Amino acid sequence: MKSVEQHTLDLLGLVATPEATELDLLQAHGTVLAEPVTSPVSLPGFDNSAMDGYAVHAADLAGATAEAPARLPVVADIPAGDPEPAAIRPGLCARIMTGAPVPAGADAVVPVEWTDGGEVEVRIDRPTAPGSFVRRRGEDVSEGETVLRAGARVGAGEMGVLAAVGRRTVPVLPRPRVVVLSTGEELVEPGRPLGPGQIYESNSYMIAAAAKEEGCEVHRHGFVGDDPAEVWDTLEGLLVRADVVITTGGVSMGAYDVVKEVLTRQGTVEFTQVAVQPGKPQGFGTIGPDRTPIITLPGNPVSAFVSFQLFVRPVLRALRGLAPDPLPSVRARLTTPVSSPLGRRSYLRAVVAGAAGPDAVPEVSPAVRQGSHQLSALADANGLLVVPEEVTEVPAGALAEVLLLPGR
Ligand SMILES: Nc1nc2c(c(=O)[nH]1)N[C@H]1C(S)=C(S)[C@@H](COP(=O)(O)OP(=O)(O)OC[C@H]3O[C@@H](n4cnc5c(N)ncnc54)[C@H](O)[C@@H]3O)O[C@H]1N2
Ligand code: MOO
Ligand SMILES: [Mg+2]
Repeated sequence: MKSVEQHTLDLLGLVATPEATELDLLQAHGTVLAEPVTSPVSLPGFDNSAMDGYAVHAADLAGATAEAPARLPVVADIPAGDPEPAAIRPGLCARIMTGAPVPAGADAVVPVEWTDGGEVEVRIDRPTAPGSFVRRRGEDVSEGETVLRAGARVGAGEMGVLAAVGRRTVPVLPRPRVVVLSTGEELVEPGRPLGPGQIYESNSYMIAAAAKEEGCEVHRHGFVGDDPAEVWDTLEGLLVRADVVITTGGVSMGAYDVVKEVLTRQGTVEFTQVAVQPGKPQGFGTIGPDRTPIITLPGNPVSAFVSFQLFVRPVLRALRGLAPDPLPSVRARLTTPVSSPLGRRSYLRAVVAGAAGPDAVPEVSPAVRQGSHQLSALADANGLLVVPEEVTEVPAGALAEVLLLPGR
């Protein structure tokens, strides 16, 4: 059987260098920058007030005290957005609001709390220093400065920076378009009545959600039955929508394992067994005239979920222009013993609970129901407990590696 590492590397071999495109600022959220972004403006763009108060000449306040306050005539009122406030001569001052341009002549701002709030004449009860409460032009970003590097993920903070430097469109690597298709004659759409031998289709919903959580644009096609012609026609019809196709089901040894049957005939998809539990039967390759990458996950729901996290997630990250890193992991202490088949690396759904204190080790509790058909524990799990290939029993109290599931 193939190792988890080798299979991950083989899948990454499917990824071509993503092509950059220019997207509107709002649509760029969650994508990765294709080029560095430089600022065409300085931030702040002009010297402006950090406080609601009075723009003054600092020298006019020398020696001011509560008993002998400085008294200055207020000659102007400067709100934020004032295009060109008149210059302030020595001995005078202007009322000024936060973000308003500091007028020529003035060299400091005094917060209103240090004054009597006068509108015709103001009393100021303490001295100040030049530059006080003035936000200088360019002190955050200077014109021409690089504000975001190529490869940066556009999150909320980056959105703020892009808008603040006036970008309307951004050069990014677009979200990969992922098509999800499940197979199985027994499947029924949730919400419909179930017949004998039938089950609700859950894989396509689960995998579509997981791909969305990885920043992809997902087309969930739903499912098709176990008819080879129907499977092939459906796949062909979906290719125009896909940078990558993910199927679930029909890849094991069964007589009706239709994905394997159909794609083996095409000769461009390889089916293999990976030394992992769950998720042993796997397939990957390309289909169609544009050699669209396809990853065929096993049908057991937990197998599909775990294979997505181990094998598909790095591919989607690479397609987005991110490093194809595996899930982050922690070392945690097992609360109950676990067992695992020899020769396969097990990934057990588990709950990791935070450690108290700086030296405390987190605890990990594996779910009781670990069958690859037993979905229920997916609902609470925030981690996948790893049991190495050569280990069959791990006692309670032992330290183990736990992969942290995204978004939990
Ligand atoms: N003789 C052998 N049988 C099996 C082997 C094996 O090595 N030898 N491997 C087992 C393992 S491990 C797995 S994993 C599964 C993989 O099965 P397939 O990929 O062929 O998937 P199906 O046969 O279509 O379905 C398996 C199972 O999952 C349910 N299923 C499928 N699709 C969905 C869906 N969209 N939503 C919900 N549930 C789904 C399906 O009803 C079956 O119960 O093969 C083992 N067998
Ligand atoms: O490898 Mo299968 O994924 O156990 O159920
Ligand atoms: Mg099967």
